[in-house]
Amino acid sequence: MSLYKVTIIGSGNWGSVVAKLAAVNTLKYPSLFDYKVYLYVYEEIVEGQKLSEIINTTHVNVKYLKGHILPDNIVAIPDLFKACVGSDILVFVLPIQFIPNVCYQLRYRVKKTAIAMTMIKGFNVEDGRLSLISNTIRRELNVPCAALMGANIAEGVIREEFCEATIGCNDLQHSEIFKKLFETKYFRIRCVPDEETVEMCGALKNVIALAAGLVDGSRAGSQNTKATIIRLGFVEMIEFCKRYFPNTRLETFFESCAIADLIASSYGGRNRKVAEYFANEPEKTLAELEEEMLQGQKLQGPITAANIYSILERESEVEKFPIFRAVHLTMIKKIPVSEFMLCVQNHPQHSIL
Ligand SMILES: NC(=O)c1ccc[n+]([C@@H]2O[C@H](COP(=O)([O-])OP(=O)(O)OC[C@H]3O[C@@H](n4cnc5c(N)ncnc54)[C@H](O)[C@@H]3O)[C@@H](O)[C@H]2O)c1
Ligand SMILES: O=P(O)(O)OC[C@H](O)CO
Repeated sequence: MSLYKVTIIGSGNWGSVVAKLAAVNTLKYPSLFDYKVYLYVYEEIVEGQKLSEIINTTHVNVKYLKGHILPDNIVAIPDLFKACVGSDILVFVLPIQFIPNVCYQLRYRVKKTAIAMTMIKGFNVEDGRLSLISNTIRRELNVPCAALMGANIAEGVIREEFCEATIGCNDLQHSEIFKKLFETKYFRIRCVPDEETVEMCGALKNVIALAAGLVDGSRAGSQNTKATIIRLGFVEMIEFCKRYFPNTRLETFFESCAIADLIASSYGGRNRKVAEYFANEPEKTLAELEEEMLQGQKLQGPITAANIYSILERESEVEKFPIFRAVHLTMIKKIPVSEFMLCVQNHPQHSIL
């Protein structure tokens, strides 16, 4: 049997960590994987040098993951097609903003037998309807696509702190391959046959993390308030999944991709952090704060909040999801941060006896 060739598409904060996980395991399973892990790097000049060359010579992603040495079997490639040609496993770890263009470039150009995975936390709206990133990948590349999501803040995983992740994959054989590719003793994986819910949870929790940041920044309440927002947000995540994916399995919400990621992100993620500052800096736009605070890394929560709002508005369902609604309207400055809490105090949950 020929060895699986692996390409990681995206070399940002998480993409770099994921490349490390894969590079450790391709060495661990030499009869299964080609030991080299190919990393597509969107080329940038950093202090006069090409980022791909810096990664290949120093093994440090100086722009997106400073201070951590990556395994030297990672090969950075700035040409998307060259990075993916002949690959058997394609792992998409780019900010959602760039996925349409990347998929378009790869159209009809990947191995027919390849399998894909998305680690992107977001979804798109196409013709007014919700469209999963995995669907875009399946449609454009004509390959199956699973999802890996979890309470996985990149800084903790690169330091090898213990955590879990969830693979949503309806094909048992593919699940086994993906688990071997990413699992380590500090990064434990559970596989569930509920691809859509796993992917949706990764997207939706970012909106609740923004809400948590708004509570922190506006000092609208204590830990009690924040815990309440997280709980109500969790309920909205479940209701939203049930509405748009009727086959969603309730047990998936107890996996790392849902409850654990919601907690991790509401305390430690970038969406929370930027929303906290946003609440305190009324004269600055979200884009300015994102650039200043993240220096090239991208927020996924505001795009998802806007997408959720447009879907719900089209179906006159906005009022049933007060946190999703209030986050979007606050982040686009349609309502002042001071009104955020008022919007969520009248939650449908409280009209149930
Ligand atoms: N960072 C985390 O802790 C973390 C953890 C789990 C999942 N995720 C998810 O993984 C996905 C990727 O996040 P990340 O943290 O790796 O990225 P990031 O936020 O660090 O974003 C930077 C990435 O965008 C790329 N980029 C910039 N301009 C580009 C362009 N014009 N075309 C193509 N690429 C371009 C950069 O090369 C880099 O790979 C997101 O959906 C995120 O939610 C992130
Ligand atoms: O830093 P955030 O808010 O993009 O969240 C990062 C990850 O999704 C946490 O699992």
